[in-house]
Amino acid sequence: MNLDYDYIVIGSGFGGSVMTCRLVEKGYKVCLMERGRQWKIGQFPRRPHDVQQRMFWDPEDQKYGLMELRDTPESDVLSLTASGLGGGSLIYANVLYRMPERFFQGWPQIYNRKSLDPFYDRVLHMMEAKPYPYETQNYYKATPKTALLKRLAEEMPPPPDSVGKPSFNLPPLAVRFEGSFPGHQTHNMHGALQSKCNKCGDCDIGCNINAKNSLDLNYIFRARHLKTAEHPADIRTHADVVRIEHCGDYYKVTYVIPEFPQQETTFTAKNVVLSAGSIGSTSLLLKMKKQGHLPNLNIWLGKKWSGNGDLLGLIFGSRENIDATNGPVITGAIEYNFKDYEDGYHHGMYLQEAGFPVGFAWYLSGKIPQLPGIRGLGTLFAHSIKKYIFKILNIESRDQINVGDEFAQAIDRADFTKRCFVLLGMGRDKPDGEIRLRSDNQAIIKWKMDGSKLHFDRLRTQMKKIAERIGGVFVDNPLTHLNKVVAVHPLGGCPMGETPDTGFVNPLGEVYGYKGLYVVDGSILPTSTGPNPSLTIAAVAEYIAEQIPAKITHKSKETQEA
Ligand SMILES: Cc1cc2nc3c(=O)[nH]c(=O)nc-3n(C[C@H](O)[C@H](O)[C@H](O)COP(=O)(O)OP(=O)(O)OC[C@H]3O[C@@H](n4cnc5c(N)ncnc54)[C@H](O)[C@@H]3O)c2cc1C
Repeated sequence: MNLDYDYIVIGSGFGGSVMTCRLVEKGYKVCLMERGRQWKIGQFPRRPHDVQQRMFWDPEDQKYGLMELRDTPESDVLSLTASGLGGGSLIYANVLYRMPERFFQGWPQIYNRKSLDPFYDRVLHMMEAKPYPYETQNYYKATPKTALLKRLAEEMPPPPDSVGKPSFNLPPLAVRFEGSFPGHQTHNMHGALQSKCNKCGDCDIGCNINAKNSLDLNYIFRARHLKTAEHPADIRTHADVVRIEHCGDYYKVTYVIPEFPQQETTFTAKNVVLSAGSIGSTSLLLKMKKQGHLPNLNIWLGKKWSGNGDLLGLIFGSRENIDATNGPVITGAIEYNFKDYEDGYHHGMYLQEAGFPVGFAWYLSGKIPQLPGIRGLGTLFAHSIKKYIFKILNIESRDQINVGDEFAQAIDRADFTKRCFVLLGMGRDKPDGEIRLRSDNQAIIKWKMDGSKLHFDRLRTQMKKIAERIGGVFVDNPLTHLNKVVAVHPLGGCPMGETPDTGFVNPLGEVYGYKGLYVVDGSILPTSTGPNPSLTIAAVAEYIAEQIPAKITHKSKETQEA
């Protein structure tokens, strides 16, 4: 039978992009199906009406934007994930962090720091990631939040149960810092046009100047434009996969265009790589099992879910000038090593300073006006009335003509955002959550704080101490006290295991019981990573792709013969 493709890859995040690129290089005919759209330079929504219409992904309400915020009463997790060509790389904070050796506890034997290091290097090279040039370029030196985090790491005493002194570091960021002035455009090593980062803080809402080295500008760009490839990747955006059917020795994959969910398109392939992210891949497979298309998926499906210990902490009213809108969203990290959980599960945690877009600061200033701003507006208004009265009474006034200062007074001084320190905490929580399907096929996540309480207590304690140190008020996410976490790093659901008794996919991502069906994304990670997970997801994908033999194509045969 003539099949349409050798491989169909579903989803274009860290797993899917790497797999697409490497499979194309190996000579395979690959189709990448991504439910979201491609976002080109300048297309990310910024104006209020545009944000309302195009920022969020919620097809039931005719929204096809780049951020999917999922929450249901039954779920213990509110998740934020991406939609669009490049997946999470479109809205993530660019931090590419290696997993420390000891956190590979519970992983299949082939994975450890030594075996993954060459693949970490490969991803960092492809994504041209470099530490924030805070120490080397004057333009970036002026980033108060980075300076503050560094100072805190140096000055604060270590927590009582920490092992060694916490260390500050500048992790590799997938951001373009090359060029001679902010916004300077140059081509990256793959040929895509990018700009030098201008510190606007918009990383998490899509970078409108292509300063983020998102996957569409490296791995996907290469898969599309590789001149030596027999088949460049066939990239289909607006392709929301709704069905995967097993037909003996091949698979049928069906997608719909989200705007027209009744119109289905089906393609066939020998192999399928599911890379729709922890929640996306797991929920699609749960549906396929329920609908009988893939009936033999094993009992590990949905299991070992973790949110990578995410905790967002806010510190208001600090005496420091933090200026969180200045710089890429994250630039630095404090790494803490702690005594392990009582059962021997390794613990470690990370605190990173976070920024937010300038537009959001204006929004917050307007929503939470402060006294000086209100007074300034009142003065401006009173002056205008006075001038109008003088005018109609024809009285000569001695008021000044230049009202720039009065106007500036009317702008809220916005200490609220200038002195607000956003801390992102993460680390080793326990992978004891589970993704399930509600009766209407919506994914929900069941998760309990109990097992990971030690981690969250340590994070919260450290955030409070930082708040005290900088004279601010710490505001916790109140939902965590109701056993609800906000996860931007969902992991697990299709965990790797050495055998079908211990995992859902084998160590190379192949689903137990279904030859040729792979899952390669954050869902196969069997534990939390500790630091930000994207680099590990991509490195595991590189490792898996490396084990797939190259296809003997006409071109490669000719080359061999020649
Ligand atoms: C605000 C924010 C900041 C973050 N910052 C960092 C950071 O600094 N460093 C870090 O390491 N991680 C960060 N993350 C997490 C990171 O984005 C994820 O861990 C990573 O993207 C997961 O990769 P993945 O390949 O598993 O899936 P994803 O990147 O989520 O990709 C899945 C893709 O599949 C598509 N898809 C889903 N369902 C279907 C379907 N049915 N059909 C077709 N396509 C489908 C989605 O649209 C998406 O494009 C951040 C996340 C957020 C939200």
